[in-house]
Amino acid sequence: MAATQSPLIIALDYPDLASATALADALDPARCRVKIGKELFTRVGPQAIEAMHRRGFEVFLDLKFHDIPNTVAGAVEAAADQGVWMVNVHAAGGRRMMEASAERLRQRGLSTRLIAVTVLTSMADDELQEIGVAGDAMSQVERLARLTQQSGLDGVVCSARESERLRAICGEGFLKVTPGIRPATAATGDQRRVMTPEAAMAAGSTHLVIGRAVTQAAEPMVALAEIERALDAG
Ligand SMILES: O=c1ccn([C@@H]2O[C@H](COP(=O)(O)O)[C@@H](O)[C@H]2O)c(=O)[nH]1
Repeated sequence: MAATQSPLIIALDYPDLASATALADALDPARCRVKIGKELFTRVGPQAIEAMHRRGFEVFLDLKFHDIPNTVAGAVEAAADQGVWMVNVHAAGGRRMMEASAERLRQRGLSTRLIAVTVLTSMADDELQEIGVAGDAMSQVERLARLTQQSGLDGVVCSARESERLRAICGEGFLKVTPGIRPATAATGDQRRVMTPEAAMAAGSTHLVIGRAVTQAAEPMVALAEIERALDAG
């Protein structure tokens, strides 16, 4: 598997392997990574990972584990044993859960990147209040990013709106993987904290997760080429 320098991660949010491989066959593993999330993995299982590895892609397994420390550490280890490039947990699972997961990878000498979801990009301040979070999204992301870094993980999932702040407090090397990426003309859909690809990179995102703006486009490869052009110009 060739490591790519591209920040792009294409979210393969499909209900079957045929649809996912059809898009993957049009993509170039030298120009992006792919993300396998809950829908595809629940329907297809590890075969989806194997199919992407056979095509030369590095895979982000986005299952957002959130459970007791022993259970999550085991799940993270299982993901890493399948050779994925990146896997994630929910930072809200807490310090001991994150430390146990990071420690498990270290003990086994596994190089899979481990990151934690701070606040879902579909949520804004009003929804956070509803679930009992007193502050705004920015302060909650900041709190969980600090905890994630102290727990020994490689980075976080956040929105690009928080990337600049996290670059300042957690440093350049701490990964800022940002979904909620929308070219100016794309529909926002269920996402609330969005940013354009070029603005996200300028703000300090290290990786951009792009799903429907490409996968649901009339011509996915044209949509992707436009995003790449915007990034090159930026
Ligand atoms: O906070 C988060 C964490 C994960 N995601 C995932 O990223 C993609 C985004 O897809 P779009 O179609 O570009 O909106 C999707 O797989 C989510 O599960 C997220 O959006 N926000």
